[in-house]
Amino acid sequence: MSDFHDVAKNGLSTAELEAVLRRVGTERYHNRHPLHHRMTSGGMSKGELQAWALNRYCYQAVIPRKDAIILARATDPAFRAAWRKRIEDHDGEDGWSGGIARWLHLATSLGLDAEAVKGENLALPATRFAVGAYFSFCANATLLEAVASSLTELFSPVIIGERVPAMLAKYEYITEDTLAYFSRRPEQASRDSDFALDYVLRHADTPERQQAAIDALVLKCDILWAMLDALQHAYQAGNIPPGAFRPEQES
Ligand SMILES: O=C(O)c1cc(C(=O)O)c2c(n1)C(=O)C(=O)c1cc(C(=O)O)[nH]c1-2
Repeated sequence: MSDFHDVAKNGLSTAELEAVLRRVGTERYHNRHPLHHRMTSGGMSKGELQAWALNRYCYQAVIPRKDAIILARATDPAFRAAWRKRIEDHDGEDGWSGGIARWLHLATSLGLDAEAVKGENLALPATRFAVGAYFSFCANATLLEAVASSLTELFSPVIIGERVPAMLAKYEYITEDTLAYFSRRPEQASRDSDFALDYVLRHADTPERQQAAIDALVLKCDILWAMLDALQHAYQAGNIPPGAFRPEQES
């Protein structure tokens, strides 16, 4: 395991910076989390999968909001024209024909009530804190850091490629329709992460900015990791916080 602290102190070439950013994903992305492995090995109960979908809705819901903050902070019209596609992907034409609606479909296909999911108040406290941290980071860090924090999307096609076939194979109540959300994501994520990576490599032009970009990506991996830690603690180890979603029955 690498220590990413101070890795850019002597300055990195563009190729070296890209290699470090990709190494962050190899070592710290949430496809290394034990919950992901349990999910793909078929070991999660339906209640746990419901909890995952319900909590992850909070993340989905904040994404177009953090992208709108990034949009507002960008002074370059060409940057804004590219970045606004992310909001369109999630909100669709009318708010409910994009990725958020498709995530809601995933959650309701698992048996959850749409209003309960949309309300977000049954999510774990740690989920809400993690999602809030992502939003605040994008609002308060530099634009370069906010863009760099989106670079986990470089790795999301990998986790989606692991998750979708395994879920279809291991859980008899999960169908392609349940997981329709994921069918568009790899293509969208590649388009978005190519753009974001190019931006980061061009704008991280001092050792300090390079380190800031690397730290932002590490922080984002930590946010995704913390969300899975919280789910595991609550629903595998049985420490559901008061007020949080409780599965009706284990199967
Ligand atoms: O399925 C996943 O594990 C996963 C991970 C991530 C990510 O790495 O942040 C995103 C998504 N999905 C996703 O669907 C998505 O729209 C998305 C947007 C962003 C972002 O930070 O802007 N990450 C992700």
